[in-house]
Amino acid sequence: MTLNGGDSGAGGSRGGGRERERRRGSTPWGPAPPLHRRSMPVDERDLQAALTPGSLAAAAAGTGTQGPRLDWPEDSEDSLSSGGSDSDESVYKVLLLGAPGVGKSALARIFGGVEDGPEAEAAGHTYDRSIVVDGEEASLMVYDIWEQDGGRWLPGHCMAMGDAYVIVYSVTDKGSFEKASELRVQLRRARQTDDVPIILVGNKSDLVRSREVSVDEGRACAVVFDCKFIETSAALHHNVQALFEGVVRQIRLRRDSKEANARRQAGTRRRESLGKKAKRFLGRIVARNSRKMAFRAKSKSCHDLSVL
Ligand SMILES: Nc1nc2c(ncn2[C@@H]2O[C@H](COP(=O)(O)OP(=O)(O)OP(=O)(O)O)[C@@H](O)[C@H]2O)c(=O)[nH]1
Repeated sequence: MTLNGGDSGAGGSRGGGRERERRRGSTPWGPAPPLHRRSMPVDERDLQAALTPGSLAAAAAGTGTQGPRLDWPEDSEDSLSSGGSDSDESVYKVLLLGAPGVGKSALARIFGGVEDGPEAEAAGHTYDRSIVVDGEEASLMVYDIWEQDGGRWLPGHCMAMGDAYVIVYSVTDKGSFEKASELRVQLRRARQTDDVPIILVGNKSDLVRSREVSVDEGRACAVVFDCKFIETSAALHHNVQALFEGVVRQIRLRRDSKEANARRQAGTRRRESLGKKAKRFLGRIVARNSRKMAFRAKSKSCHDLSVL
């Protein structure tokens, strides 16, 4: 498949020449802007390894696997580049989900710094890259494998392996928006006990005239389904960087709050008096009563990817 998928290009080579669904609201992808090459496609064997039952269990346990280490040029200043320290050794697996034609591959390729053309064809469906967010380096493995290669990657695997999920719809395609809600429900079922970050992405925001889903609808959906929300335009490279930085922040926020909770619980258990227990009990009741307020606060913050 090529990013220049107009009507004729939409039936590109990816997926062994399978019939491509008709693209809605797509415009030909313009000449790729100059990109610093920071990523390389991940070898098929790495992908297979990531999908083995052992690694799935590890993913479910939130441990992540170590991806190949890449060498980055040192001249870059943008956060979608590296050259930072080796401090963070974990690789976060990020899965792109969504209906066909919404721009998953386009977003993944921008992340991977893979330009259109033969390089894109060779890139496969997985991109490994280190990015610096808030002064700290993070390695992401972005998987664009949802319903690819004739369903070779089982939905169950995809739902189990991610450290974070990006559910993409096209703002020009109401059907893809409905599909995004379905996927959110499926994901909730598959990962009931895990607090994995999920970001709802309304892509193709550049196609103003053919918009079928408003920003407010997207935001409301994110509030109802308890996830973050952002609109992007892969065509204009708008908000793509903010999206992937947001993914990293959401993963870190959960990690930090989990660690803080564990510390707090360990301390509390050691020296909790009866009075404190009663206080905690009352606190829970108050929390229940203020659910409405929390909902309101959420609707204000769902587009802020730097807070929980
Ligand atoms: N105007 C516009 N077109 C876009 C944008 N993102 C993707 N496209 C176009 O939409 C079409 C589909 O994009 P893909 O990235 O292949 O979508 P996909 O979700 O990976 O599709 P599948 O591989 O079928 O699942 C291509 O023609 C892209 O050039 C965008 O932000 N704006």
